[in-house]
Amino acid sequence: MTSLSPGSVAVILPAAGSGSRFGDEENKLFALLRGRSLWMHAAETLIRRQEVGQILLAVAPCDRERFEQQLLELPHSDRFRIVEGGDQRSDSVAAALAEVNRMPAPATDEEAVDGLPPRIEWVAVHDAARPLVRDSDLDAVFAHVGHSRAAILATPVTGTLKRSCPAISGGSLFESETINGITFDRRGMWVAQTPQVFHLDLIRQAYQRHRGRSATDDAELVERMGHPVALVPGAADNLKITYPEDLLVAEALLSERLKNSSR
Ligand SMILES: Nc1ccn([C@@H]2O[C@H](COP(=O)(O)OP(=O)(O)OP(=O)(O)O)[C@@H](O)[C@H]2O)c(=O)n1
Ligand SMILES: C[C@](O)(CO)[C@H](O)COP(=O)(O)O
Repeated sequence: MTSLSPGSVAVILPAAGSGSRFGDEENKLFALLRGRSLWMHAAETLIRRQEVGQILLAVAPCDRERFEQQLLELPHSDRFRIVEGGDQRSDSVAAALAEVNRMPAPATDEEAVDGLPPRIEWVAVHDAARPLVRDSDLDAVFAHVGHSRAAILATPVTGTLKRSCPAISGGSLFESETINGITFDRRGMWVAQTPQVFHLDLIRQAYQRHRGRSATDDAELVERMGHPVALVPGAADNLKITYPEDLLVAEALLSERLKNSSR
């Protein structure tokens, strides 16, 4: 596995969603997790990585000022850039992608090449709503992408997969149909996480070809080009804060981690 050069990764944090399933008036990314906005946890983990040269936050216009204020509390705040997100997650990612390499990442002496900041070669798209991403998972996905040019974190499906279909019996609204079993072995089923990491040219090409057909993650756009995407097993606790109860789970997980790290 090859390692990525210092400062060669641009992280895109899509943070412009409406959080409708979370149900708060304000952006769910400002919900507090161990006393600070939940988006700041992954942002700090990522900006502290030597591979990461810059972070582009895609935000809604109404949240821009609040993100600008809060990012000043993070290390290397000069390496952050805020762009305006869009209606779909892919629009937010596209807006940030357009700014990669337009933002000269300040380089420390050891990162500068001929006195210039390192050029970005890789893009890691990470949901700002996933606060608990582990350095060990980042090590793994960064190591894989150097070889495959496209790699995502994912976890195996653990339950029985059902599909809802209109009720025949006239009783409930929907009835369930099991989709794993003989025809669909769930051992091959994974749930995609983030970061999803790509060579800059590859993800740019994928987004140039994107004609708006919905895609809930970035890997799907690369797959549509026929380019393989490596699945890298990730920790089950790299959860996305979608519903209010997810925040309670994240709080408990983070408390446990901090307790273990202080032992
Ligand atoms: N137009 C959008 C939609 C989503 N996101 C971001 O993509 C990540 C994953 O999306 P999700 O968890 O679905 O967030 P929301 O779209 O806000 O949630 P919901 O679907 O419940 O409205 C989040 O960090 C969210 O802010 C974004 O940047 N732009
Ligand atoms: C990108 C993603 O995290 C992969 O599982 C997920 O699709 C984003 O959340 P959404 O609810 O689909 O917008």
